Amino acid sequence: MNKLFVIKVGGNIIDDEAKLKVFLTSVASVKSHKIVVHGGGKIATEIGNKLNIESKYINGRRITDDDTIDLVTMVYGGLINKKIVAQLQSLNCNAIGLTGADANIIPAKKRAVKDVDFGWVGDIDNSKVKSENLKALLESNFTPILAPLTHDEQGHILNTNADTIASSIAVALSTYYDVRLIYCFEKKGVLENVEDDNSVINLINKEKYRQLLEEQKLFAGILPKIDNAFAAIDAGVHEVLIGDANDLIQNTTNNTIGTLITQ
Ligand SMILES: Nc1ncnc2c1ncn2[C@@H]1O[C@H](COP(=O)(O)OP(=O)(O)O)[C@@H](O)[C@H]1O
Ligand SMILES: CC(=O)N[C@@H](CCC(=O)OP(=O)(O)O)C(=O)O
Repeated sequence: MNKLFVIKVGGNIIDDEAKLKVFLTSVASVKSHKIVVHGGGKIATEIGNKLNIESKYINGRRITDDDTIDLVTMVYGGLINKKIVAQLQSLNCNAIGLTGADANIIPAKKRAVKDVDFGWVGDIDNSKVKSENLKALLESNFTPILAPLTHDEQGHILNTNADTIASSIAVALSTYYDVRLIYCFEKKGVLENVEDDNSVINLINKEKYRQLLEEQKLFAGILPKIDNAFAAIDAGVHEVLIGDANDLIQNTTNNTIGTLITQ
């Protein structure tokens, strides 16, 4: 099986011009097949503030009302996606920018209202992901750049967390490729002490995860990231790494740095 890197990058890197440049230069230098999934929640919040669209999150998911879905469609599917594509093109990487609606890559279901109405938020059934369409692009030597948007097959765009999209894509493409999923962010990995970059935990299995939760060493965005990492591993993805966007090149070799997630 050929190697495929599914690389997720979040808002803290995208929002920093210098860090984004370093990251995209690394992406362009990866010789194997690769897909980039980007977030950008932080930027949507900043632009929303300027437009008087308030951002509300519950359990790490944005409440996405009518104005908000228009906002995130513009920011994720337009501004961020196309900036990344243009920069990769300047680095001789043949990037093609997509949402989950393009080529029907990620059909999703609008989240049912239980205690909370999340609005236009989409949940993915991994078996419905059109991995064969992504494979066709990869085999034509395109590098797909995916925005965190899906669709409901009834004409509506849905907002879906970028870590979840990366996990679902990695699972779906594991049928065809030996997949390494890499979550890139601004820290050296999952840390024993979030203030200390020298406290990287090299390996997290479910036992260690339970222990870290008990010790209350994990909070905020790292929690759904680790949950998505385990979901990928449990569904057959070969390797999942959480590491620094600056260390991407090294993390596409066997000599990885950061945190490896195992069963
Ligand atoms: N133990 C930990 N190790 C690393 N990061 C942690 C830890 N606990 C909490 N975090 C927080 O999780 C954040 C990463 O999640 P998030 O901001 O959602 O990233 P992204 O936007 O890149 O997906 C870090 O910036 C950090 O503040
Ligand atoms: C439903 C939901 O919460 N979607 C996310 C999608 C963006 C994202 O995941 O961005 P980061 O990776 O930068 O956090 C949001 O709108 O914030």
